[in-house]
Amino acid sequence: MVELTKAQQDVLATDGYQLVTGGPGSGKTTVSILKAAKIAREALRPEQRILFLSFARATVSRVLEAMDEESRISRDEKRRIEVDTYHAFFWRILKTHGYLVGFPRRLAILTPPNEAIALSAVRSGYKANSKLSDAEKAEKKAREEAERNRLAKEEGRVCFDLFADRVATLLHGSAKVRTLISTMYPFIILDEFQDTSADQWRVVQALGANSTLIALADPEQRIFDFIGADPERLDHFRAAFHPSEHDLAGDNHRSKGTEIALFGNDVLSGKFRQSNYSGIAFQGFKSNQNQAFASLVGHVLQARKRLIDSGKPNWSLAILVPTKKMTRLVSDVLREPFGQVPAIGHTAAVDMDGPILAAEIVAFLLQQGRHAGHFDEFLDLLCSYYHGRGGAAPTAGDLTEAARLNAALGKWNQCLAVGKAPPKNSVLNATAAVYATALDVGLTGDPDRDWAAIRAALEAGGCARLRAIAGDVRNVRLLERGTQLRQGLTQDWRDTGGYLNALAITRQSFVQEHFATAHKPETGVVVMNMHKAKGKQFDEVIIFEGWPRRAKGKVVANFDRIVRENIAAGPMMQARQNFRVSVTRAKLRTTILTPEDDPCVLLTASG
Ligand SMILES: Nc1ncnc2c1ncn2[C@@H]1O[C@H](COP(=O)(O)OP(=O)(O)OP(=O)(O)O)[C@@H](O)[C@H]1O
Repeated sequence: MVELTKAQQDVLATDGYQLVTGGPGSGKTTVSILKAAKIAREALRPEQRILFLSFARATVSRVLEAMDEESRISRDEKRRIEVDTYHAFFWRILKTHGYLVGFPRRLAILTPPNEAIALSAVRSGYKANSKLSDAEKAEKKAREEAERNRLAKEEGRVCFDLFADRVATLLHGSAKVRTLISTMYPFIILDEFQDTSADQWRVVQALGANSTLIALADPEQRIFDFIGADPERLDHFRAAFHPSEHDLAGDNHRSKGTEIALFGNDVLSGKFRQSNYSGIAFQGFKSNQNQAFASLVGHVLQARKRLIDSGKPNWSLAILVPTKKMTRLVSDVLREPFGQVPAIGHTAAVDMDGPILAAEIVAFLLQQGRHAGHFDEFLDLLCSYYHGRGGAAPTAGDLTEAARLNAALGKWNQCLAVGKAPPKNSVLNATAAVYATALDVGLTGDPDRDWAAIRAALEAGGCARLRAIAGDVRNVRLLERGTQLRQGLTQDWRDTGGYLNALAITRQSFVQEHFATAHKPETGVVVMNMHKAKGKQFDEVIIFEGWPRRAKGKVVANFDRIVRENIAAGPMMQARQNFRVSVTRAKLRTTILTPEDDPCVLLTASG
């Protein structure tokens, strides 16, 4: 049990609107849950709750875990603290009151991959974003917006992008709903307040009319500028609610006994006061694939050994990298390191759009339907995979591939319609052969085995597209982790003697998964994009970035760097903040791996 600092005690002792600020690991989360428990004890009526809102599910898990570990909070108090994401909270409001902003009564969530599919028709009419003029970009954005609105209003399919704006409009327009929510939640805690977007801020303004708000913020940890977080946001809060202010700034409890937090602050200012910082290790690596990854694997093995030897249960080691592509590359390397090094067990936080759509294909094959048009439905899913796997930025290659498959299917069906064999040179021949094999796989009623059997059929077949899909689906952990999909499939087998509803069950479980917050924070070795590390903590962190490619002594490409192309430009505040967030996730040690011939400019350039 931690002993609270004076500033933390002040937070507990003060009533009314509050703004609690402090650096990484200064104890904002810790004090806020104690505050919530105190409110539950002293200020709530029996039916009322405290709402704790956060941006990411990962943070929600961490808050829940912190509450579990805090012996000062009773069971009853815990029950009365609702920890949720903005998304999930907004969705609850829209489902009940969405008709007030013109939505139909029955609403469904349009998940990101399905949103990407729905918008691909609009997007396929444009070149890549980098090649568009400003006017074209604006036009594309407006058309996407119009389509999102149409899908919501006419079809009741609502994508996440609309949530905050519609909830804000709804709350500002309805005093009744505002009162309803504030009666239920007279106190609301807002985590990571510095990242609040303009639409979310409008929601907060409406909620704050009748509920007491407690905002937790670290102005220097603002990493969501690209979605419209505003540096002035804390001032907006001050002006609107005149909160009492509590600054936990100087304290650093996460990495006590190290100089990790000090180093984090120096990253921010660009002025390094020391040549060594305890808890921070630097290592340069040679700028080529083999040596770069060999260096990474070496450090991962050493760190893992240190943690295992320490005897700490549930240790965690995060490898943080600048891009999605690098997340995949590192994960591949750990799965199959070189030479005699055995695979390094890990989880990788990869983008889920592709894997989810790949899982839909496996689920569809599990249905083993044989009706007319079944192959067409299969190809429809395959095209959806290409339309959706790139998320908001589908590649031209993927869109072309989908169009090619569609055209080939047209020809294929024309032949069949007149009793002819499909064209011998059709791009669909290999696909159709593997499809037929998958339909003949003997199923057992054990969802794990059957899922794996279909995946194996795709992996072993002669169709490169389906092989890639089988690879992608490996990133989906639903069957291992959640019971939802497994239970659904088991029930389906019982009810129908097959998996006749596998596709619907799989889709449903992904929606549920999106809102599930019960997961434990990651343990073991995890690989993720630096952005995703926000709000988390690990025992050790390794930061690893890309390296320059040279031709005739000149740098010709410099991908996957912490700073774009590793070129110093201006004060680089956003990059510094991101880097500081990553560096300060560690409790014990952060190791920074950077190319020795072109080290990260944030470590060398002064701001
Ligand atoms: N007064 C304290 N004394 C000792 N340890 C503390 C104290 N307050 C918090 N801690 C511990 O320090 C660690 C970091 O605290 P916490 O997660 O509350 O910080 P935070 O400000 O929310 O961090 P971040 O903004 O980086 O996510 C936790 O492991 C917590 O248990």
